[in-house]
Amino acid sequence: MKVAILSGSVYGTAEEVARHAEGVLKKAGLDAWHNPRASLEDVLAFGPESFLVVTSTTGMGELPDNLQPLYYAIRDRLPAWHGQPGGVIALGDSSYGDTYCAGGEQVRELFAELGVLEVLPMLRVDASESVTPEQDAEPWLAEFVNALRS
Ligand SMILES: Cc1cc2nc3c(=O)[nH]c(=O)nc-3n(C[C@H](O)[C@H](O)[C@H](O)COP(=O)(O)O)c2cc1C
Repeated sequence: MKVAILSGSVYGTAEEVARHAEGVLKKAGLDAWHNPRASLEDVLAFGPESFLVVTSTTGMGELPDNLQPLYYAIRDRLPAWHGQPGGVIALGDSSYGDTYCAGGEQVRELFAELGVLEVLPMLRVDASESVTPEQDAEPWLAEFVNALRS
């Protein structure tokens, strides 16, 4: 199964988690592909059968600048990904209150518009609690792998 991993990051933490996830998925035998600077054309050329989006939140609940162009390109073009499985890992900080992991929520809304099916509830990684986000994502990633295989 081809899994496109898309990431949005300001300081690099979400990108590290995405890179780690690529390794975990590949080890599990999935054809995972992560390009932190992917354009929509790059993603379409890969021919994804499923999606993992790893994104932090910045500003007052916004997506990082390096994910926004791809996000809006997908929203404008609405590629035919209906029915394909997906999952979201959201990095945030619960001290931001109402906008906690709002970037991840925006990705969930996009999945809903596209008809991409969330196979697991979104994972929230709280910077107030987690000092090892890559490792903390591993149990969720193991479930994600199982969900993609079933
Ligand atoms: C200027 C700034 C604004 C932020 N705004 C939010 C926010 O609105 N909601 C949230 O959950 N986290 C917010 N965060 C926390 C980051 O999302 C969190 O620290 C994350 O782990 C950073 O990941 P990154 O290194 O991939 O950017 C903010 C952090 C900074 C520095």
